[in-house]
Amino acid sequence: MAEFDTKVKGLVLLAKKWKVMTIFGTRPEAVKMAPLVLELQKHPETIEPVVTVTAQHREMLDQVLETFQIKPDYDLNIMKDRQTLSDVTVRGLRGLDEIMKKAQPDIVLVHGDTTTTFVASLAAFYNQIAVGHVEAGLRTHNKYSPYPEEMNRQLTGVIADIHFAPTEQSAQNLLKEGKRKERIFITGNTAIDALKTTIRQAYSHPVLEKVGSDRMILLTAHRRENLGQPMRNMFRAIKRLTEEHDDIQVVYPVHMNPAVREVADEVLGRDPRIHLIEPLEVMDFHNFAARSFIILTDSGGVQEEAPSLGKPVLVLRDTTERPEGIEAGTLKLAGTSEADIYRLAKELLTDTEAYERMAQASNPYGDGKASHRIVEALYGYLNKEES
Ligand SMILES: CC(=O)N[C@H]1[C@@H](OP(=O)(O)OP(=O)(O)OC[C@H]2O[C@@H](n3ccc(=O)[nH]c3=O)[C@H](O)[C@@H]2O)O[C@H](CO)[C@@H](O)[C@@H]1O
Repeated sequence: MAEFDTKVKGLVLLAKKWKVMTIFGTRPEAVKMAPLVLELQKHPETIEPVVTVTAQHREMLDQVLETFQIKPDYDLNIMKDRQTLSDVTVRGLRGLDEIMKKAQPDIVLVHGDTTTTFVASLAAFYNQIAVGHVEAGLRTHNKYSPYPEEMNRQLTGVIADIHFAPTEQSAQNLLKEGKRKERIFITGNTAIDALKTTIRQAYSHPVLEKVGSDRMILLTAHRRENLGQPMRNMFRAIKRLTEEHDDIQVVYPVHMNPAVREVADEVLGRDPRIHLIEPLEVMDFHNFAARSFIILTDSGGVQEEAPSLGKPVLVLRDTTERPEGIEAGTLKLAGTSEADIYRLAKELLTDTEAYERMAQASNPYGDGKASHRIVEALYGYLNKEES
């Protein structure tokens, strides 16, 4: 009798098609979820992928959707000018709750640490839907840095049923918090999956033509906790370096946040060797990064991408949740003081050995097959839950 039951259940399992809803809202989540959405679409007989975007960022999200040709099934379009975190939380939670009631997915997949990540997990919990967390287990253990991301990732970790950790260290962080070992999978970072599809051998862009044979410093800076004086310090250091070296040019795709734009214009505007440009489409950004000399950034994703391109990165923050890159020697924490950023960048511009050490360090963020591993682990989890 028992055997018969199992067989019947087995038949049901074969026929089951899992509704898997990915939810994201910002550019960095989209870049790293796009390869996973494309991977989920490869299994139409067993997976029904549903894509929901909150559009916490509008233009920058749409750029990524277009690059990867992803059409969302649901679009909350919650972005408003000068939105607060509470605005995003309230609008996101209400909208996602309605979508989940209507679509009734078997599992929701969220990414990283944005406010969308947290509210999507909470909405799923309220609807008793399982949550899978992609890029799980990153921690600074400082709840205000990065703000609000560290809190978002910790809260999401509490709600999630299955954790896709990009590295061994992130998996260890989850174990230390008491998450069950059999629910943690080390997959590598999907950022590398995305890079594999965007880098072109032959590539040109009008801004790169202006840079010509000069060495390019690629800059990105936008973190909330860096707004104001820290950002002014970073920009002053960069301005000083450009004044002292006539063979470098700076390319800065300026984030859409008006508070970032004001300081960038004030300190870096009006210098012909500093190019303040609109945010680049992800394909362009990756190809700029591949052609840069060094990268200065407070971004999380860029810290993961640069090592596989062999580019030294100075991290414009006091902490990072990506210690693997520091240990591998490809990233250095430069902080946000003008003197430190100037000193470390100057070293890379003038000391070939120091430069080569960083450029040749190994990439700890994976082999570009993270999405495939996530889908495999997902099948294992869903089938086990069903049986
Ligand atoms: C410090 C931190 O906590 N950062 C988090 C933040 O994103 P993060 O700090 O990575 O956010 P960014 O806005 O810097 O986005 C980075 C991504 O945008 C791309 N890019 C950058 C500039 C540009 O002009 N065009 C462009 O396409 C980069 O290639 C990269 O893939 O949310 C992500 C998603 O939850 C998390 O993975 C990160 O951990």
